[in-house]
Amino acid sequence: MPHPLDNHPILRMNGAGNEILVLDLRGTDHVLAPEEARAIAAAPGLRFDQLMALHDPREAGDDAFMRIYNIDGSLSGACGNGARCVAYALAREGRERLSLATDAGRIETRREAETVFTVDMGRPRLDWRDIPLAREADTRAVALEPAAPGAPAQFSAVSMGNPHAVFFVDDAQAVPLASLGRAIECHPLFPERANVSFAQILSRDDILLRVWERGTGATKACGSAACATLVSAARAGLTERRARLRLPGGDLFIEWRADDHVLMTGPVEFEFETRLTAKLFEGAAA
Ligand SMILES: N[C@H](CCC[C@H](N)C(=O)O)C(=O)O
Repeated sequence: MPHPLDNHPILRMNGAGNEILVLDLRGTDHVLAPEEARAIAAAPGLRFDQLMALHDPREAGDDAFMRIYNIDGSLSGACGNGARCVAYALAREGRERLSLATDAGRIETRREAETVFTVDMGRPRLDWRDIPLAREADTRAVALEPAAPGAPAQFSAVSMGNPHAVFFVDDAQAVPLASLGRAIECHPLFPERANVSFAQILSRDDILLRVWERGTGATKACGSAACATLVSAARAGLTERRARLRLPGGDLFIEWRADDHVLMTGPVEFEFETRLTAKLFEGAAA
């Protein structure tokens, strides 16, 4: 039985080093199953942090509906670096501005330069129910209880359409990211797990950031985490409402505008285009 994605093109890109695949499923009615996303991730050279699947728009005015998959096949409601990669991919169709719908809301992108894009990530969700957290809390300072060995005692919680736990630390590069990140991602406080950020304030407009992503692990950059970190830092009075976020893969510039929208500006890079094969999906349970 031929697979519907046999010989289907797929783009490999990155947003500040965040490894992104863009799979354009517009004009088809195929919805990628989690096991199919995992099968693609296992294919040589196709490992990704997130896979952005584009579908026909559901509402007038939208350019596409977007589904966002982590490498473990789980879905996310937001992916800032991935949205910039989608914007770059669709700019080849002559579109300099995009409206992309996701399950968590709508994001708008615009081109700033050949390989620089800005994404309006929408408003941060700051109520504990919207993160979500398992118990009522002031999201500016949530006690990590039960404590995780070696983890700071409290964090800031923000959703950008996906859950983020932001810890402010003295030395972000000294944090044991894998052990702490894995423990906190699956902490009982997070019914839907969480992306975990360790942020070091360098000045009132400069932050060093390391991220352990839900469903993917340590990545070179995470756009929605950069947004969540800036919002958390500004709420705590540690920074202004705009700052440079320094990540291993590159810098992202985040602004939390007076109208409550969070804007992220950063680079994109096109790596290669290839085609999927039916063989790649053999063994992915139907
Ligand atoms: N790397 C993405 C975030 C992916 C979030 C995903 N790990 C989740 O489950 O929420 C970004 O640039 O925003």
